[in-house]
Amino acid sequence: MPPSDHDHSLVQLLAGWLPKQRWFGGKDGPIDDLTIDTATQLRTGDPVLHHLILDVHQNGTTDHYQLLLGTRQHLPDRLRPVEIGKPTVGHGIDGHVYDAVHDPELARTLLAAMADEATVGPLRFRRAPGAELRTDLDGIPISAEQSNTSLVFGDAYICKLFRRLSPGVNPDLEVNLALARQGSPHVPAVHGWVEMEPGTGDEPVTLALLSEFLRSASDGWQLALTSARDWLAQPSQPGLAADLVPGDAGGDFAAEAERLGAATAEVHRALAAAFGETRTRPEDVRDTVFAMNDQLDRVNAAVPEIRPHAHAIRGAFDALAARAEALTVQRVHGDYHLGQVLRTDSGWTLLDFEGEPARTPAERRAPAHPLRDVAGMLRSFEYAARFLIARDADLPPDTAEALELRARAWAARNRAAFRTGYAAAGGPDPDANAALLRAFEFDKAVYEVHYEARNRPSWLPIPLRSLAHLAE
Ligand SMILES: Nc1ncnc2c1ncn2[C@@H]1O[C@H](COP(=O)(O)OP(=O)(O)O)[C@@H](O)[C@H]1O
Ligand SMILES: O=P(O)(O)O[C@H]1O[C@H](CO)[C@@H](O[C@H]2O[C@H](CO)[C@@H](O)[C@H](O)[C@H]2O)[C@H](O)[C@H]1O
Repeated sequence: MPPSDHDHSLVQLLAGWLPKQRWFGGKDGPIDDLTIDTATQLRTGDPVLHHLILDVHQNGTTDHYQLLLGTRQHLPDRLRPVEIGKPTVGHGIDGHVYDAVHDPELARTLLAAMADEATVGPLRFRRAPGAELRTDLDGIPISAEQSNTSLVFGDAYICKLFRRLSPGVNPDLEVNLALARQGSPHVPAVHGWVEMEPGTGDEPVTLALLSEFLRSASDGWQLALTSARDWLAQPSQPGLAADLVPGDAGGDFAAEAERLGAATAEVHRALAAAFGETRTRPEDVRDTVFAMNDQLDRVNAAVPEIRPHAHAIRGAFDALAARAEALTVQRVHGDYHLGQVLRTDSGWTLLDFEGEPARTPAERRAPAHPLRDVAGMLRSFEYAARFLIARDADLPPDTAEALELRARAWAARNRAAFRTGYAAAGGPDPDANAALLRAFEFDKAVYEVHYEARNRPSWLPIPLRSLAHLAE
């Protein structure tokens, strides 16, 4: 429904704007219809801050998205790049409408409302027990590759606005609070949250989470990329059996990878203590494998590039099915990768316990084997190793082949270090559960192929290349 020259209703403008947003999850197909579910004014005057929940109808399903819109009668130049339009029919919202997360003056409203524990219309702003909130800080959106939108306030807080809303308490809030209660040192402190008043008998829907901002932390993905870049740039050493001697390359990441493995096992233990663990029946493995094959079928139909690898992938799933055994399952991270971990002065911190954005809320909460997370992180080492080379289609074949060998060596070294750290800290030994781990890795790679084809097509060669390697 793109807006025409004559029709500038707010709904039409939003329908044109939404699919261009990084966090919009419905890029697979057109928007069939869009309606405003709730509209709440969080700040009056000029500028005005509006909170909207949109019902987006696509392909027979309805998703709910949260927006913060600003309106001003005169738009300053600095906000022009984030203008959505000037609706002629605005459903009570008029003036220049823009994406309010880019307006620090409006973002402050959120902090003030959490400090006051305000209730505005159906929105409840909550302060974590014992938290003292500063309200004098401007909020600036971060420019991360994200499924949501996060605003950093000064260097004190980070507020994540969940974009596609799921019923009930968001697992990120739920798990962060639970791990804090366990005394885990591997999660940032929760300072507050925003929720939507529930209907009778329902749980409140979490809209935003305010956490401690870890100002001196480095992103695991960036750290790993720096190391991989150094490794790939090393001059080759003719005459040596191995192209590179481990540790000779600058910026070796293996010690960090090992510490990350240990932190992961510690968080898994804390999750098991907080949410419990259960033993599955041996035949339940078949359901897991069924779900893996089902995802593969769907991705196979949607992304033809995966088809050459389908046979090897099914082989790994069959090998798991053949070993029907009871598994101990528990709450896990669910979408674990290097972009979800931060290295602080005191160690690794884990973020974003929401699970994979495309899964249903029930799937995200479902207990799983902890090696699922291990597989996720192992895949991430594959990504970091190939990020600098896989997207460059112009590399001469010789160079591409030589770099692929280097990438493999970097990934192998860091994957091994991570597994060692994980097992040494008491996690189920990845090497003793090779069939399970391999099936989980393939399953994650299938998910990634679909994720990249939908969201970042230029990244698609990364999971495809590593699939080719995994399948060998
Ligand atoms: N507490 C924090 N301190 C510092 N940076 C953070 C914090 N939480 C998140 N970030 C940064 O924001 C990015 C996105 O956060 P994340 O929770 O993964 O959002 P999303 O669910 O949208 O992917 C992270 O990769 C990290 O760089
Ligand atoms: O962090 P999110 O919860 O939004 O997770 C989604 O996006 C991730 C990318 O931002 C995606 O992760 C994939 O790309 C990473 C590099 O950007 C890589 O390290 C991961 O291994 C790879 O899976 C994630 O799969 C997706 O759910």
